[in-house]
Amino acid sequence: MSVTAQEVFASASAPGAAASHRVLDDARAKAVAASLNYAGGVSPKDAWDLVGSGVAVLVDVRTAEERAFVGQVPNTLHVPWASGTALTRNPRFVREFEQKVSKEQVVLLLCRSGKRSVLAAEAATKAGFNNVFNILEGFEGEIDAQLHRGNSDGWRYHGLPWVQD
Ligand SMILES: O=S(=O)([O-])[S-]
Repeated sequence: MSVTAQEVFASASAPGAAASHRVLDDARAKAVAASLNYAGGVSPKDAWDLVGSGVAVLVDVRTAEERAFVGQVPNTLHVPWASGTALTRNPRFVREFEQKVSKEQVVLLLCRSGKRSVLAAEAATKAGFNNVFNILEGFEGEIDAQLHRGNSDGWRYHGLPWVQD
């Protein structure tokens, strides 16, 4: 069964436009203060709210295999930043990104733990996309001392919707 953010928000109270814009404005202000080369970072929960209220689209930049076998947020776009287990850089990333989203859209990038998505956000921003945000913590979260992910952060840790093939 697949559930979209829009469906969830149709039956729940969607956050107002003002709240959505406050989240994005805060992220932009922090990005400026930290001299980031992209619009900023948002939490997984804020990302889900922004997608659900139609303010933003989510682009997963992980590999096709990660999406299929680890799991993915339902009904999201996919533009891999890299491919294979060696994470070989996708030389067509910007071209593929341009085909999926417009420069006017607010775009939220998701990867495993929030590092690849920063690189992707920087590349997209350099190509003229000024509304590209990183989803902090990523889908799986940061690796811990036991070499496990997902015990303290990440999309799945926060109990947000996801599906698996
Ligand atoms: O996707 S990643 O940030 O773990 S390299």
